[in-house]
Amino acid sequence: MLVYNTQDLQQLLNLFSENVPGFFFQLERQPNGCFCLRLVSDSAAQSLGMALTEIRQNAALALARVHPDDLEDLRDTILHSAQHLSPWSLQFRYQHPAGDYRWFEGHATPRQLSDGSLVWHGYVNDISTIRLHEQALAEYAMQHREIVDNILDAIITIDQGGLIETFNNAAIRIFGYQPVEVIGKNVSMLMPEPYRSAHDQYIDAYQRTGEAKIIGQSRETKGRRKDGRLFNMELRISRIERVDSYKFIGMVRDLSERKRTEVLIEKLAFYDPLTQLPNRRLLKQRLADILKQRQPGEELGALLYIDLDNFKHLNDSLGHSTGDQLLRQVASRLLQSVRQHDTVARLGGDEFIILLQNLSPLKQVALQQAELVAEKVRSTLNTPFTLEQLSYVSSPSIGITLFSDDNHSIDELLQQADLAMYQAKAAGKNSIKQFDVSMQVKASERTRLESELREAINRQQLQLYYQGLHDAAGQLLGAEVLLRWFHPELGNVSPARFIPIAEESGLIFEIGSWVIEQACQQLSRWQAQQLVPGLKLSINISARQFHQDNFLPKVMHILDRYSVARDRLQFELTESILVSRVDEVISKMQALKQYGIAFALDDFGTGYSSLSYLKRLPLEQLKIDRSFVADILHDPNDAAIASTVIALSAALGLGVIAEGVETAAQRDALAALGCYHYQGFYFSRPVPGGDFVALHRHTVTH
Ligand SMILES: Nc1nc2c(ncn2[C@@H]2O[C@H](COP(=O)(O)O[C@H]3[C@@H](O)[C@H](n4cnc5c(=O)[nH]c(N)nc54)O[C@@H]3COP(=O)(O)O)[C@@H](O)[C@H]2O)c(=O)[nH]1
Repeated sequence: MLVYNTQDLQQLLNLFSENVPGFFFQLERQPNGCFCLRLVSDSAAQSLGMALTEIRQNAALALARVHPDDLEDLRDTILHSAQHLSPWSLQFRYQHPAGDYRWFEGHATPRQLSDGSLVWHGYVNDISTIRLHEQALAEYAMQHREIVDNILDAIITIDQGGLIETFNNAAIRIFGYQPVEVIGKNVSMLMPEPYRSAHDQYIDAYQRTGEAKIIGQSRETKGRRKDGRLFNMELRISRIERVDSYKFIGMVRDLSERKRTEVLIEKLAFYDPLTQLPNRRLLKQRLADILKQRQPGEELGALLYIDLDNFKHLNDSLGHSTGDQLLRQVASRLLQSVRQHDTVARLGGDEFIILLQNLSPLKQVALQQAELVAEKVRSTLNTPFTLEQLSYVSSPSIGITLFSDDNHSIDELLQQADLAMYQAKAAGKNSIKQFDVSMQVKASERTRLESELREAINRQQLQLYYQGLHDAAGQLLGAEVLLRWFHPELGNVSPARFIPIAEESGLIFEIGSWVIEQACQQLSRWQAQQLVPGLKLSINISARQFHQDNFLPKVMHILDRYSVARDRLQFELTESILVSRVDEVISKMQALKQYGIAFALDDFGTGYSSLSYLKRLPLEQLKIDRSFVADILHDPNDAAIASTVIALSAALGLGVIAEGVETAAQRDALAALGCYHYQGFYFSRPVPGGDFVALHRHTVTH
């Protein structure tokens, strides 16, 4: 047996403590209750940051550095150890003289000596780094818990046998079960058949073969909620290794909302929200599919382009919601007019397309079949609709084009049907027209005219002509301003041809302003030169031009600019202006009349003026259309119409003038009916401004 003296013991202690962290100590409680450190290994100096002599002489110095919150614990622990002669062990903070607190862990075992004193043998270890790691780990675990509890996806851990171990908040929300209802049960309870069996087979196969077909892969499957409802979910399973086993983590994403959104997006992208019919995109897609799949010699198909007549008028007069009602009812009637595999689509506005399939392979027969459907559509749309408890009669213009495998692109086919529909409109509406190539030629011509008309003002191809307005004695009362387009290749293009194009394309705004400006300039020149004093100018104003919002200020601006006496101007409007927004038209006319501008209603009798409107319009004059004058001598109907217009003018206190008077006999017939003002080749032809003065200098009425 080795016997050591204190010095030897100290050396031995130092030898040990060189090889272990921390320091050893021997603490004694003397019978008088005082504590003293009898032995302490040299490494204490470094741990405690104090000189060894200091530590050995006065252990209380080291004790004073223990964190105040831990000091009492330390004392209680040692006292308890002394009382029960049991080992103590405690973690506490110690303020190192460097300033920072370090975590120490102390362990000691007491021994009662024969003199009544107590001796503890133990060691103290600096566990600051371990505490830091523990703290980081705790924080990480807390963070992890937070994520798992708050993540939108369900996280379910299952053991090797497929039994549920954990079930996070999202899993509770998605599946509707509380953890107590599922933990320890097989995860397959969360899946319906046949997905449940498939899942079980996957897991089974994985356990047998280790083939990771489902591990780490996302797949779409179906889940079942507690209330039995099924839903689409995305499932991803990962494997987590344990010491002697493994477990699975299933991540479940509820796809119900995404699926709903996908359906909605699909609806928005491919269907018209108002009528729920396929939109232009889906129609084109279906047409493309049909054309791709069609074999030569197979049945033909057809496109029916349907446009509602006067829909704009309905919208303007009864409002958009009434217009929407009509469109919905039209959609449902169209659907009832076709077979299951045909498509009814809405292109927008009041334009619909019917795509007919499986018609006869024989062109003539296919055409007849398409026409039959078109007739059916016309008839169903002619049947009155009930809108806001009112009966409304509508009519369609329908264009038909056949398609086969051979020829055209989808856009070309739609354009063909569109052209045919336009021809149906031009043919007086409520009609059906088949596409033929001449329509294409006309359309190209129209496109060419439109693009050249755009340049006509700049290229100085437009010119104003003036045609006299006369009394029975041939005296000049005024002149009508008539626009001419002298095209370098096409020659003199009639306004009857280009004005409608200008109206449709919106060019009429620029051209119409140009006409008013040029006419006012001419009138002010004549006024200044006293050439045709007192002459009144009649200017044609198209409906679209008159409806333009800034028409009134624009006119005022031009009149001011050329200082034209306003009572020298008359605007000729056609009956088409009364098709929509009549109240607005009347108030605009009244405003212009206040400024001295007079109004005549042109081409009277050819349109559809309501007599009740006529009474309300601030008019000066009606113009009998030249079509009635042309045959006034031979056609009693024309004579009767002319007579009625003349009588109507008298009854309403309006002037009346007949246009297109080419012979003295026509003039006399009109005079016999009571019309004494005339315009026509019999009196004078339209001529340029310069010639007009020379022609009429001697026939002016002052
Ligand atoms: N919005 C605008 N419309 C305009 C303008 N300039 C003309 N027009 C309209 O174009 C239509 C055709 O006009 P035009 O070819 O000029 O024919 C006019 C006369 O030339 C023709 N006329 C005159 N007398 C006779 C005749 O004895 N016989 C006969 N066959 N034709 C004759 O009549 C036309 C005048 O018509 P109206 O305007 O209805 O009085 C025509 O509708 C013009 O209105 C313009 O600047 N803006």
